Amino acid sequence: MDVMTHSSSFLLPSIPTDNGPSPSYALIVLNQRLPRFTPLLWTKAQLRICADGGANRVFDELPQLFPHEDVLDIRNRYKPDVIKGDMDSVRQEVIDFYTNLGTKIIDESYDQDSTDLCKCVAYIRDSTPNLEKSNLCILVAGALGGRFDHEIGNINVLCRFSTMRIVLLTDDCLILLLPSTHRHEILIQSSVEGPHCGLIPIGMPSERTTTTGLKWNLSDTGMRFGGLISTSNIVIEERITVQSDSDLLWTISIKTP
Ligand SMILES: Nc1ncnc2c1ncn2[C@@H]1O[C@H](COP(=O)(O)OP(=O)(O)OP(=O)(O)O)[C@@H](O)[C@H]1O
Ligand SMILES: Cc1ncc(C[n+]2csc(CCO)c2C)c(N)n1
Repeated sequence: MDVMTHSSSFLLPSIPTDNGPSPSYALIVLNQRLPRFTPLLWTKAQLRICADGGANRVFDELPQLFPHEDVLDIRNRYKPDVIKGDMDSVRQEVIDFYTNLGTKIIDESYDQDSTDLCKCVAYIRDSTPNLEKSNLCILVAGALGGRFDHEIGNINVLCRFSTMRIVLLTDDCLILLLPSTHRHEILIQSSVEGPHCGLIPIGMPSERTTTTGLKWNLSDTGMRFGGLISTSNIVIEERITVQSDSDLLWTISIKTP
Protein backbone atom coordinates (compact mmCIF):
# COMPACT_ATOMS: atom_id res chain seq x y z
CA MET A 1 0.00 0.00 0.00
CA ASP A 2 1.41 3.38 -1.02
CA VAL A 3 2.16 6.15 1.45
CA MET A 4 0.48 9.53 1.04
CA THR A 5 2.31 12.43 2.67
CA HIS A 6 0.55 15.50 4.04
CA SER A 7 2.05 18.81 5.10
CA SER A 8 0.56 22.19 5.94
CA SER A 9 3.62 23.96 4.54
CA PHE A 10 1.22 26.26 2.63
CA LEU A 11 0.71 28.03 5.99
CA LEU A 12 4.41 28.87 6.30
CA PRO A 13 5.32 32.39 5.23
CA SER A 14 8.56 31.24 3.61
CA ILE A 15 9.42 28.46 1.19
CA PRO A 16 9.61 25.17 3.12
CA THR A 17 13.04 23.68 3.60
CA ASP A 18 11.96 20.04 3.56
CA ASN A 19 13.16 18.48 0.37
CA GLY A 20 10.07 16.72 -0.96
CA PRO A 21 8.45 17.93 -4.19
CA SER A 22 6.19 20.85 -3.29
CA PRO A 23 2.57 20.53 -4.49
CA SER A 24 0.87 23.08 -6.68
CA TYR A 25 -2.10 24.81 -5.08
CA ALA A 26 -5.54 26.00 -6.14
CA LEU A 27 -7.48 28.25 -3.77
CA ILE A 28 -11.27 28.33 -3.41
CA VAL A 29 -12.73 31.23 -1.41
CA LEU A 30 -16.14 30.57 0.17
CA ASN A 31 -18.80 32.98 1.40
CA GLN A 32 -17.53 33.19 4.95
CA ARG A 33 -15.31 35.67 6.81
CA LEU A 34 -11.88 35.41 5.18
CA PRO A 35 -9.24 33.63 7.27
CA ARG A 36 -6.40 36.03 8.14
CA PHE A 37 -3.88 34.01 6.10
CA THR A 38 -5.93 34.27 2.87
CA PRO A 39 -3.39 36.61 1.19
CA LEU A 40 -0.64 34.04 1.86
CA LEU A 41 -2.70 31.21 0.31
CA TRP A 42 -3.59 33.51 -2.60
CA THR A 43 0.07 34.14 -3.33
CA LYS A 44 0.94 30.44 -3.20
CA ALA A 45 -1.98 29.38 -5.42
CA GLN A 46 -1.74 29.12 -9.19
CA LEU A 47 -5.53 29.19 -9.64
CA ARG A 48 -7.93 31.29 -7.51
CA ILE A 49 -11.65 30.63 -7.61
CA CYS A 50 -14.50 32.28 -5.72
CA ALA A 51 -17.57 30.18 -4.96
CA ASP A 52 -20.48 32.53 -5.67
CA GLY A 53 -20.68 34.91 -2.64
CA GLY A 54 -16.99 34.22 -1.92
CA ALA A 55 -16.32 36.95 -4.49
CA ASN A 56 -18.08 39.49 -2.22
CA ARG A 57 -15.65 38.50 0.54
CA VAL A 58 -12.61 39.08 -1.66
CA PHE A 59 -14.05 42.41 -2.82
CA ASP A 60 -15.12 43.63 0.66
CA GLU A 61 -12.74 41.98 3.13
CA LEU A 62 -9.40 41.55 1.39
CA PRO A 63 -8.74 45.33 1.42
CA GLN A 64 -9.49 45.31 5.18
CA LEU A 65 -6.52 42.97 5.66
CA PHE A 66 -4.31 45.77 4.23
CA PRO A 67 -5.62 48.83 6.12
CA HIS A 68 -2.72 51.06 4.99
CA GLU A 69 -3.08 50.37 1.29
CA ASP A 70 -5.39 51.74 -1.36
CA VAL A 71 -8.61 49.72 -1.64
CA LEU A 72 -8.63 49.76 -5.45
CA ASP A 73 -4.96 48.69 -5.62
CA ILE A 74 -5.76 45.66 -3.46
CA ARG A 75 -8.85 44.77 -5.52
CA ASN A 76 -6.81 44.93 -8.72
CA ARG A 77 -3.98 42.87 -7.21
CA TYR A 78 -6.27 40.13 -5.84
CA LYS A 79 -8.25 39.28 -8.97
CA PRO A 80 -10.01 35.88 -8.96
CA ASP A 81 -9.44 33.75 -12.07
CA VAL A 82 -12.96 32.36 -11.88
CA ILE A 83 -16.24 33.06 -10.06
CA LYS A 84 -18.51 30.03 -10.21
CA GLY A 85 -21.76 29.05 -8.55
CA ASP A 86 -25.49 29.51 -8.70
CA MET A 87 -24.94 33.26 -8.43
CA ASP A 88 -27.62 33.99 -5.86
CA SER A 89 -25.19 35.62 -3.41
CA VAL A 90 -22.55 37.48 -5.43
CA ARG A 91 -23.51 41.16 -5.93
CA GLN A 92 -23.85 42.57 -9.45
CA GLU A 93 -21.29 45.37 -8.77
CA VAL A 94 -18.78 42.65 -7.79
CA ILE A 95 -19.45 40.66 -10.96
CA ASP A 96 -19.11 43.84 -13.04
CA PHE A 97 -15.85 44.84 -11.34
CA TYR A 98 -14.13 41.49 -11.86
CA THR A 99 -15.58 40.97 -15.36
CA ASN A 100 -13.78 44.19 -16.33
CA LEU A 101 -10.53 42.77 -14.95
CA GLY A 102 -10.95 39.60 -17.05
CA THR A 103 -12.29 37.14 -14.46
CA LYS A 104 -14.20 34.22 -15.95
CA ILE A 105 -17.81 34.10 -14.66
CA ILE A 106 -19.54 30.71 -14.71
CA ASP A 107 -23.25 30.82 -13.87
CA GLU A 108 -24.64 27.39 -13.02
CA SER A 109 -27.94 28.57 -11.54
CA TYR A 110 -29.70 25.71 -13.36
CA ASP A 111 -28.06 23.23 -10.94
CA GLN A 112 -29.77 23.41 -7.55
CA ASP A 113 -28.59 19.94 -6.47
CA SER A 114 -24.89 20.57 -5.88
CA THR A 115 -23.26 23.23 -3.72
CA ASP A 116 -21.14 26.09 -5.01
CA LEU A 117 -18.05 24.46 -3.47
CA CYS A 118 -18.86 21.26 -5.32
CA LYS A 119 -19.18 23.20 -8.59
CA CYS A 120 -15.78 24.84 -8.02
CA VAL A 121 -13.98 21.57 -7.23
CA ALA A 122 -15.55 20.01 -10.34
CA TYR A 123 -14.22 22.97 -12.37
CA ILE A 124 -10.68 22.39 -11.05
CA ARG A 125 -10.93 18.63 -11.66
CA ASP A 126 -12.11 19.14 -15.24
CA SER A 127 -9.58 21.85 -16.09
CA THR A 128 -6.48 20.17 -14.64
CA PRO A 129 -4.53 17.79 -16.89
CA ASN A 130 -4.23 14.27 -15.43
CA LEU A 131 -0.48 14.59 -15.08
CA GLU A 132 -0.80 17.63 -12.79
CA LYS A 133 -3.76 16.29 -10.76
CA SER A 134 -1.69 14.04 -8.50
CA ASN A 135 0.45 17.01 -7.50
CA LEU A 136 -2.47 19.42 -6.95
CA CYS A 137 -3.79 20.43 -3.55
CA ILE A 138 -7.01 22.46 -3.29
CA LEU A 139 -7.15 24.86 -0.33
CA VAL A 140 -10.65 25.93 0.70
CA ALA A 141 -10.79 29.17 2.71
CA GLY A 142 -13.72 29.74 5.07
CA ALA A 143 -15.12 26.22 5.09
CA LEU A 144 -15.93 25.88 8.79
CA GLY A 145 -17.40 27.83 11.67
CA GLY A 146 -20.67 28.97 10.17
CA ARG A 147 -23.96 27.34 9.24
CA PHE A 148 -23.89 23.65 10.14
CA ASP A 149 -25.59 22.53 6.89
CA HIS A 150 -22.88 24.36 4.92
CA GLU A 151 -20.11 22.88 7.10
CA ILE A 152 -21.41 19.35 6.55
CA GLY A 153 -21.87 20.10 2.84
CA ASN A 154 -18.23 21.21 2.72
CA ILE A 155 -17.06 18.03 4.48
CA ASN A 156 -19.18 16.01 2.05
CA VAL A 157 -17.10 17.51 -0.78
CA LEU A 158 -14.01 15.81 0.72
CA CYS A 159 -15.84 12.48 0.41
CA ARG A 160 -17.34 13.21 -2.99
CA PHE A 161 -13.93 14.00 -4.49
CA SER A 162 -11.99 11.53 -2.36
CA THR A 163 -9.21 11.03 -4.92
CA MET A 164 -8.34 14.75 -4.90
CA ARG A 165 -6.32 16.43 -2.20
CA ILE A 166 -8.58 19.04 -0.59
CA VAL A 167 -7.96 20.95 2.66
CA LEU A 168 -10.81 22.78 4.40
CA LEU A 169 -9.50 25.78 6.35
CA THR A 170 -10.56 28.41 8.86
CA ASP A 171 -8.52 30.56 11.21
CA ASP A 172 -8.80 27.89 13.92
CA CYS A 173 -8.30 24.52 12.25
CA LEU A 174 -8.01 22.51 9.06
CA ILE A 175 -9.63 19.26 7.92
CA LEU A 176 -8.58 16.80 5.25
CA LEU A 177 -9.53 13.28 4.23
CA LEU A 178 -7.24 10.29 4.74
CA PRO A 179 -8.51 7.71 2.22
CA SER A 180 -8.27 4.07 3.27
CA THR A 181 -6.53 3.28 -0.03
CA HIS A 182 -3.25 4.65 1.41
CA ARG A 183 -1.12 4.67 4.50
CA HIS A 184 -0.61 8.25 5.66
CA GLU A 185 2.32 10.25 6.89
CA ILE A 186 1.46 13.69 8.30
CA LEU A 187 4.39 16.08 8.75
CA ILE A 188 3.47 18.53 11.49
CA GLN A 189 4.42 22.19 10.97
CA SER A 190 4.58 22.91 14.67
CA SER A 191 5.19 26.65 14.22
CA VAL A 192 1.70 27.06 12.73
CA GLU A 193 -0.39 24.02 13.71
CA GLY A 194 -1.22 21.71 16.60
CA PRO A 195 -1.09 20.34 19.17
CA HIS A 196 -4.84 19.57 19.26
CA CYS A 197 -6.03 17.11 16.65
CA GLY A 198 -8.68 14.53 15.83
CA LEU A 199 -9.25 11.43 13.71
CA ILE A 200 -12.86 10.81 12.81
CA PRO A 201 -14.43 8.00 10.75
CA ILE A 202 -16.70 9.45 8.09
CA GLY A 203 -19.48 7.62 6.30
CA MET A 204 -18.92 4.29 8.03
CA PRO A 205 -17.29 2.93 11.17
CA SER A 206 -13.62 1.96 11.14
CA GLU A 207 -12.94 -1.55 12.38
CA ARG A 208 -9.18 -1.05 12.60
CA THR A 209 -7.10 2.11 12.83
CA THR A 210 -3.46 2.29 13.87
CA THR A 211 -1.53 5.52 14.55
CA THR A 212 1.86 6.70 15.78
CA GLY A 213 2.94 10.11 17.02
CA LEU A 214 -0.19 10.94 19.04
CA LYS A 215 -0.63 11.18 22.81
CA TRP A 216 -3.55 8.72 22.56
CA ASN A 217 -2.57 6.33 19.75
CA LEU A 218 -4.90 3.78 18.25
CA SER A 219 -3.70 0.23 17.83
CA ASP A 220 -5.97 -1.77 15.51
CA THR A 221 -8.75 0.09 17.31
CA GLY A 222 -12.34 0.48 16.09
CA MET A 223 -13.99 3.88 15.85
CA ARG A 224 -17.63 4.72 15.20
CA PHE A 225 -20.11 7.50 15.82
CA GLY A 226 -21.98 6.52 18.97
CA GLY A 227 -18.82 4.85 20.25
CA LEU A 228 -15.17 5.90 20.27
CA ILE A 229 -13.97 8.64 17.93
CA SER A 230 -10.65 10.41 18.48
CA THR A 231 -11.29 14.03 19.45
CA SER A 232 -9.14 16.23 21.72
CA ASN A 233 -6.08 14.17 20.84
CA ILE A 234 -2.59 15.75 20.91
CA VAL A 235 0.30 15.47 18.44
CA ILE A 236 3.53 14.66 20.27
CA GLU A 237 5.84 13.92 17.33
CA GLU A 238 6.65 15.85 14.16
CA ARG A 239 5.66 12.84 12.05
CA ILE A 240 2.29 11.17 12.52
CA THR A 241 1.38 7.91 10.79
CA VAL A 242 -2.16 6.64 10.23
CA GLN A 243 -3.45 3.43 8.68
CA SER A 244 -7.11 2.50 8.62
CA ASP A 245 -9.59 0.21 6.89
CA SER A 246 -11.96 3.20 6.43
CA ASP A 247 -11.71 6.77 5.24
CA LEU A 248 -10.96 9.12 8.16
CA LEU A 249 -11.05 12.86 8.63
CA TRP A 250 -7.84 14.35 10.01
CA THR A 251 -8.21 17.66 11.80
CA ILE A 252 -5.59 19.77 13.54
CA SER A 253 -5.74 23.14 15.26
CA ILE A 254 -4.12 26.18 13.66
CA LYS A 255 -2.13 28.40 16.02
CA THR A 256 -3.12 32.03 16.56
CA PRO A 257 -0.14 34.31 15.90
N1 LIG B 1 -22.00 29.88 6.91
C1 LIG B 1 -21.22 29.10 6.14
N2 LIG B 1 -20.45 28.13 6.70
C2 LIG B 1 -19.66 27.35 5.92
N3 LIG B 1 -19.57 27.46 4.58
C3 LIG B 1 -20.32 28.40 3.98
C4 LIG B 1 -21.18 29.28 4.73
N4 LIG B 1 -21.81 30.11 3.87
C5 LIG B 1 -21.36 29.78 2.64
N5 LIG B 1 -20.49 28.74 2.70
C6 LIG B 1 -19.79 28.11 1.57
O1 LIG B 1 -19.61 29.07 0.55
C7 LIG B 1 -20.24 28.62 -0.68
C8 LIG B 1 -20.86 29.82 -1.35
O2 LIG B 1 -21.75 30.44 -0.45
P1 LIG B 1 -23.09 31.13 -0.91
O3 LIG B 1 -23.66 31.90 0.25
O4 LIG B 1 -22.82 31.86 -2.17
O5 LIG B 1 -23.96 29.81 -1.18
P2 LIG B 1 -25.52 29.64 -1.45
O6 LIG B 1 -25.67 28.51 -2.36
O7 LIG B 1 -26.10 30.96 -1.83
O8 LIG B 1 -26.04 29.22 -0.03
P3 LIG B 1 -27.53 29.24 0.53
O9 LIG B 1 -28.43 29.55 -0.61
O10 LIG B 1 -27.70 27.88 1.10
O11 LIG B 1 -27.49 30.28 1.62
C9 LIG B 1 -21.24 27.53 -0.23
O12 LIG B 1 -21.41 26.57 -1.25
C10 LIG B 1 -20.55 26.93 0.97
O13 LIG B 1 -19.59 25.98 0.54
C1 LIG C 1 -32.52 16.65 -1.22
C2 LIG C 1 -32.12 18.07 -1.50
N1 LIG C 1 -31.94 18.88 -0.43
C3 LIG C 1 -31.57 20.17 -0.63
C4 LIG C 1 -31.43 20.65 -1.90
C5 LIG C 1 -31.12 22.11 -2.08
N2 LIG C 1 -29.81 22.40 -2.55
C6 LIG C 1 -28.76 21.56 -2.43
S1 LIG C 1 -27.37 22.20 -3.13
C7 LIG C 1 -28.17 23.62 -3.56
C8 LIG C 1 -27.47 24.72 -4.29
C9 LIG C 1 -26.88 25.70 -3.35
O1 LIG C 1 -26.10 26.60 -4.08
C10 LIG C 1 -29.49 23.59 -3.17
C11 LIG C 1 -30.48 24.69 -3.37
C12 LIG C 1 -31.63 19.77 -3.00
N3 LIG C 1 -31.49 20.15 -4.30
N4 LIG C 1 -31.97 18.47 -2.77
